[in-house]
Amino acid sequence: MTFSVAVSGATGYAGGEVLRLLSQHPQVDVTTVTAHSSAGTRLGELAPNLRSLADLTVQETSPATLSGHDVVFLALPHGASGPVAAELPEGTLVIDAGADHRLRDPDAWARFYGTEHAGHWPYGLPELITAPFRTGSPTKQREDLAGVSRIAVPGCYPTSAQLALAPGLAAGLLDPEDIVIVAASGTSGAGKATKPHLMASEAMSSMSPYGVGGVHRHTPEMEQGFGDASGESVSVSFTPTLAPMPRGILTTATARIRPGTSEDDLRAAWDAAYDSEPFVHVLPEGQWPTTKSVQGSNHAVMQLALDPHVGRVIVTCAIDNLAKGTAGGAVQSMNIALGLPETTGLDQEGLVP
Ligand SMILES: NC(=O)C1=CN([C@@H]2O[C@H](COP(=O)(O)OP(=O)(O)OC[C@H]3O[C@@H](n4cnc5c(N)ncnc54)[C@H](OP(=O)(O)O)[C@@H]3O)[C@@H](O)[C@H]2O)C=CC1
Ligand SMILES: CC(=O)N[C@@H](CCC(=O)OP(=O)(O)O)C(=O)O
Repeated sequence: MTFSVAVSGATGYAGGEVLRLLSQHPQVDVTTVTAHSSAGTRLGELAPNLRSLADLTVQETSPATLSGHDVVFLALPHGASGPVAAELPEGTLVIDAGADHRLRDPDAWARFYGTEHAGHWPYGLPELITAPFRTGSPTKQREDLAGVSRIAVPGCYPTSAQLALAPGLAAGLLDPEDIVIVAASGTSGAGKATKPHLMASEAMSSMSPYGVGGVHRHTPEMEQGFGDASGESVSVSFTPTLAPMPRGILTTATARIRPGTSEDDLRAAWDAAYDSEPFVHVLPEGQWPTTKSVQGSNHAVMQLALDPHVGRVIVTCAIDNLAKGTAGGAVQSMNIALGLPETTGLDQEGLVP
């Protein structure tokens, strides 16, 4: 069976990556691409890498142009997907790469986004542990994705941070009120629109922090996932930084360990969480993640260590912000919702060097 697909925000970085992955998906036919200022242009003129889709003409984004497809991907600026999604048929699988439907708490949405909350959809991070082990039945997020018709794709930083620490939180090995996340992202994370701090002369050969002091909008998203995994109240200190590379995120996540926790306990929890996962990997001991190794692929790689001097676990996790951090996770979640094998169309290896 082949599913007809429309992709909105098709001329942006996130939409473009969705199209790159879907062009290699054996059970998908992309028939419609939409955007805004570039409507009317042949896709091949704007995205010369997408050769198989070059003859599609970009249409204006509206419920009318997106209706009539089995699957619709929304890769629009924050706040733009809520109103469009509300007009799409119930039976269409709608996958939102933006933030509009990620948060359950309307107050957190209002605090960090300052607009009306569009609602909460099943969260598209299949490997995320969603209940503490002490409840006797640890669950993963993929169980909430089978057969659904709406999916909220996680933010790129929350993807790497939540994958990095959820196993230890679910196992009750970490103090959920003492979590520190510092992450470096490639510049594509900010989208394609020209911004002064992203000009080559500013961003290349330099690293810089931003959103410092608990103000970045991904903080409540991480706290939501960590809260589900631990079953306890959570507080996260998150500091993002911009790195001089086009793609990739390297997240360093640390948390205080509970007394009596050994490095073996930690390693056993992470291995149990990810041993059978096709896209999330704890590297062999002594090997540390690099962003290059996952560039263009849907894989997340991580390594952990116990720092006994301060009683903290240190986990580093690398993903491609546009692949596992957005489009790869979106396609993986689509596969689950449609009842396809989860890895369909996602067998790209990392592009090295
Ligand atoms: N970049 C990343 O790493 C990640 C991005 N995301 C999310 O994906 C979404 C898109 O981000 P990204 O691709 O980076 O952004 P870009 O700026 O690269 O692209 C934005 C896209 O949206 C279109 N667009 C802009 N304004 C409107 C509008 N008013 N109505 C309809 N379409 C519009 C643009 O069309 P046109 O060019 O024709 O004007 C373009 O196709 C955002 O919500 C972002 O948060 C999520 C995870 C990671
Ligand atoms: C480098 C950079 O600017 N990154 C973006 C995150 C991109 C992303 O995942 O976020 P959303 O889908 O939530 O927009 C930022 O910090 O705003």
